[in-house]
Amino acid sequence: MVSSLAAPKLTTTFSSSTTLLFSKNLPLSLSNPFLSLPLNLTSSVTHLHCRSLSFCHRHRRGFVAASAEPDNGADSARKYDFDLFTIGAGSGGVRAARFAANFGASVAVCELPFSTISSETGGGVGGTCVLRGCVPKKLLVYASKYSHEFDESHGFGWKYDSEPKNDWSTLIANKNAELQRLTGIYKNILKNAGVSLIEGRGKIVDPHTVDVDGKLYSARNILISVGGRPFIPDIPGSEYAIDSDAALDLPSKPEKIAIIGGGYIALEFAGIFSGLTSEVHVFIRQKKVLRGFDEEIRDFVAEQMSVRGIEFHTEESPQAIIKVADGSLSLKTNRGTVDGFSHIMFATGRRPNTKNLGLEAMGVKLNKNGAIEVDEYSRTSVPSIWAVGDVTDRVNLTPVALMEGGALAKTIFHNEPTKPDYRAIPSAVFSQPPIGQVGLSEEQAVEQYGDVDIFTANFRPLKATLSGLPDRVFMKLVVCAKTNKVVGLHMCGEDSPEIVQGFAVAVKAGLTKADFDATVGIHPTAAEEFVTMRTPTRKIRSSPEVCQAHNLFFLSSCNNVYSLRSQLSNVVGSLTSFLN
Ligand SMILES: NC(=O)C1=CN([C@@H]2O[C@H](COP(=O)(O)OP(=O)(O)OC[C@H]3O[C@@H](n4cnc5c(N)ncnc54)[C@H](OP(=O)(O)O)[C@@H]3O)[C@@H](O)[C@H]2O)C=CC1
Ligand SMILES: N[C@@H](CCC(=O)N[C@@H](CSSC[C@H](NC(=O)CC[C@H](N)C(=O)O)C(=O)NCC(=O)O)C(=O)NCC(=O)O)C(=O)O
Repeated sequence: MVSSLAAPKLTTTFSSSTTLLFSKNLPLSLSNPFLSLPLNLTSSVTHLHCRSLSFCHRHRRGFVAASAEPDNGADSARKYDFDLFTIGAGSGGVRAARFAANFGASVAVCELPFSTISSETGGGVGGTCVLRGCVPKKLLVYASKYSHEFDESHGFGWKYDSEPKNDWSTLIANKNAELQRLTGIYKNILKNAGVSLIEGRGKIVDPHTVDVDGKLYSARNILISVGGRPFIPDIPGSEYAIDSDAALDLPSKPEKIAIIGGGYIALEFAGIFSGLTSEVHVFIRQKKVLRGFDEEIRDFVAEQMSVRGIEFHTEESPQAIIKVADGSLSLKTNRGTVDGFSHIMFATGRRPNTKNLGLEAMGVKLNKNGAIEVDEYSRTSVPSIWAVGDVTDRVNLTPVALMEGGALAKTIFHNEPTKPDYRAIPSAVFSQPPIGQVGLSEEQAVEQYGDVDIFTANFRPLKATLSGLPDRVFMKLVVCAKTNKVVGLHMCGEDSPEIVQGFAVAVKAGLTKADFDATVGIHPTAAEEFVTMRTPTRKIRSSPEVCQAHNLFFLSSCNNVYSLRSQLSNVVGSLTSFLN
């Protein structure tokens, strides 16, 4: 099915004498490996002369089309429908499409009709983040945080005549109305950028042609930005389980839920359902949650979530789900069976959505997980085909997909080959309490730099003094001993994603611990701890010289010293924090 916004059949020729004039007078740039003309200059000239949108569009297409051809297999004599055809209108696709259009390219995006659950036939403009991920998840996090706030409020003198209750159907209806509003906004963002939106399922049929439900569109460049889908391991009874798409749109709130997995999604949904007063059990196959995160953060968040009533089942792998006659579900693991669940949710990762796109036939290389292999500029093994976002399984975060999409538009249509920069990407887990982090974990820093100073604060926040709740906050700076640069910053506690976003600028800029120390704190905040950590909790030294310089015990390797000292300093640190 092709929507009323189906792509217009446009011709692609050099159109304006003004553009030609300027183009002729400008030196050819050979710096762009992908293009032959200095599009940035010609584009800006074109914008100066745009008087109406339709004129702009006609005007833009000529030179972009003519210059994007050289090494992507496009035929310079051929007229293509679009300079860029994007399959998938999620974060990466929308960003690349609208930025490309702003640079003067003629662009189309195809996307499936709106659905809260992703499938072969349902998707929606906005993609995972807006419709089935970050946004609805955060709305549910907001909803679920109230119960903790009600608990806190008693110590501040609040009294309620009756226990506050959450009405799940109101919450879900309001959330869905917001998703409808946002998908509408995203359609308008595309429309206002001059991007043609085509509703339907795109499939690549040759390196320059996309088939959308039987209608063919030619393009100089094709972008795949179709994201990923939740992955559920194939165990007996898995058909009774739900994934995160379904968990965001349940007809009723779970009474007792098992969440399998210990990653971002598992912890965020554990917090959501626990806050909304469901009984929550999290099953992780390892000893700890959040593989890859800083070890102390892993321990701290699990401890705090347990204090709030979530039960963690560690080193338990799911083996089968059994539906019982009373309608409840039992989860069988390697350690036994837990009964009585109303819902069992898998949060066991997501897989790139690369099936039925025609990729194998086209020779687009996929890795062993089914992700599209791309070079540093997001180009696939087929020169005219590009890919950004979760479908490439690089760093699966919306802001990273946005960065990749923006970089791609610059690379192809702005004469500015741009590699996404993956250094010091901050991220958050919206668990309760939430985590914010940027840069290296302590373990990664020790591996990379050897000699590292660790500063930590583990304290009872001011709010907890009156609320009386056992909430604590943990904060950590990882400092390279040689350069004094802060190479890692971690926090678990209220507002940590908001706080860490600001500090991420400092870490990305390579600021030193001395710069942090020279910054005046904002009092009283939790954030001020990051600029008032005066004494290292421990100094980790891997080289004997540095060890001696720091007047430690004489040993040929400092690792033993490290472990002894770190254990001692952990004890001292905890005692100090406790006394504070
Ligand atoms: N706030 C944010 O920025 C958010 C980001 N995301 C992104 O979405 C992606 C998907 O998130 P998520 O689903 O949490 O994936 P993650 O990869 O973060 O976590 C998956 C979890 O499932 C476990 N697991 C995997 N397979 C099995 C299995 N067969 N049996 C039992 N356990 C299993 C993993 O264990 P093990 O560690 O042993 O492999 C791990 O604990 C992530 O890449 C993340 O970047 C998602 C939500 C929020
Ligand atoms: N920081 C805000 C975030 C809210 C927000 O960004 N809302 C988005 C929707 S969801 S977020 C969806 C995501 N947008 C973003 O990530 C915003 C990116 C940042 N502002 C930037 O420009 O880089 C995305 O897919 N972007 C594609 C693109 O920008 O090309 C929006 O468009 N709101 C409009 C409105 O409500 O009226 C908050 O928490 O309140």
